Amino acid sequence: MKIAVLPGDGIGTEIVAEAVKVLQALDLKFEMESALVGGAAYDAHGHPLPESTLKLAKEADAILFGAVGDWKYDKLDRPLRPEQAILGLRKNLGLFANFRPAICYEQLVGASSLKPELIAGLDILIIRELTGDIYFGQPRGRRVATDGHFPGAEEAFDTMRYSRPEIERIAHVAFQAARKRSKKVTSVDKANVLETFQFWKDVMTEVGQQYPDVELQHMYVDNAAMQLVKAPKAFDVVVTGNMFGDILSDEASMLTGSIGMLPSASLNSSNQGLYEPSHGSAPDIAGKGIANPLATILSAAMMLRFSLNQEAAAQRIEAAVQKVLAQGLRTGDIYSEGTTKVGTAQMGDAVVKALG
Ligand SMILES: NC(=O)c1ccc[n+]([C@@H]2O[C@H](COP(=O)([O-])OP(=O)(O)OC[C@H]3O[C@@H](n4cnc5c(N)ncnc54)[C@H](O)[C@@H]3O)[C@@H](O)[C@H]2O)c1
Ligand SMILES: CC(C)[C@H](C(=O)O)[C@@H](O)C(=O)O
Ligand SMILES: [Mg+2]
Repeated sequence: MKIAVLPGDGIGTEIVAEAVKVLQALDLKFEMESALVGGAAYDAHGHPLPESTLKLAKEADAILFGAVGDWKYDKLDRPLRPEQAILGLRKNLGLFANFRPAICYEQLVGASSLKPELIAGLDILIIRELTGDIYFGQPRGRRVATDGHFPGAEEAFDTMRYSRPEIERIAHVAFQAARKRSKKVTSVDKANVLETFQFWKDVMTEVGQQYPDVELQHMYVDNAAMQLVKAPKAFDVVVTGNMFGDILSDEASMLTGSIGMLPSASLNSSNQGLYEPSHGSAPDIAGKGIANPLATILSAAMMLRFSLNQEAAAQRIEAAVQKVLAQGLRTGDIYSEGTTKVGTAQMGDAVVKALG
């Protein structure tokens, strides 16, 4: 078993170091190999996703990814920007199914900006389609408008699109996930305005007929954004497109206390997976040793479960995370009065110790 370790930029290197520490402490037999990705790879090799990094990722059984990006690269041509590395990995490996579980651990009920009763016991699963939508649709670009409100003016455009097979396969992922949970799927769309999402809704409904035991609810994305903070526990599995899933998962992260708590798994059809926290490289706190490594450590647990067939080890990590939270240890993002503030490495060390 081989794990490709791609720390990336900013806090990516700090949080991945802690997840690696935890994986090594498990004493399982897998090989880990690291490579540069994102801005770090651009600086060293002139490209955010060098051939050698892509090759390592393709050959690995699983990929542990940190985060990419920094404001200093924002002026580069788009194909050279760090974010293209993660988009390129998702596309090249066909990682279409993105699982972003938002679980509010008992000990963190007070860390959320929402009232405790709204989020206590929260456990929802956002399933985000990850290789289609406006993120990858062509054509896109800039040009001089020949029509619209301002003919002759400069304009920019992107293309939102989904094909039937793309919607069908993510629908099956969602219904099958719901079967193992409370048998309820909320499909989030914008069918009242966008043809792409009317099609999404139609195909979801069709696939749903193959799962009569699962309740399917449709919701417009604007309403979903509101309901997520009004009554988050009314959701169980949420399935949506690439862009809406990006936005709603960041929103859902605050239900758990912090974006530093939200792990993710991105799987392809052969269960090869990329595992990364849902957050970014956090340039505002990078290099300070204060980032929360738990989303990355929990992503490593998802990796053991989904790609490496090590359920017991995954549960050991999850139990260790709960234990350190119960001990009152908190990084700054989840700190509240009466708890103990720790840095990134101290949190990683505590999880290792709690593995027992
Ligand atoms: N998958 C990825 O690699 C990924 C994901 C999102 C954003 N990005 C990139 O990251 C850069 C920064 O983007 P952004 O600021 O919009 O989003 P971000 O997620 O990096 O940060 C948003 C806020 O959350 C905080 N935060 C994030 N992770 C944290 C953690 N583990 N512990 C404590 N606090 C944490 C940050 O300090 C910041 O205040 C951009 O270049 C963006 O493109 C990359
Ligand atoms: C960095 C960016 C390309 C990425 C996305 O938009 O998918 C990030 O926000 C995420 O959520 O993983
Ligand atoms: Mg995002």
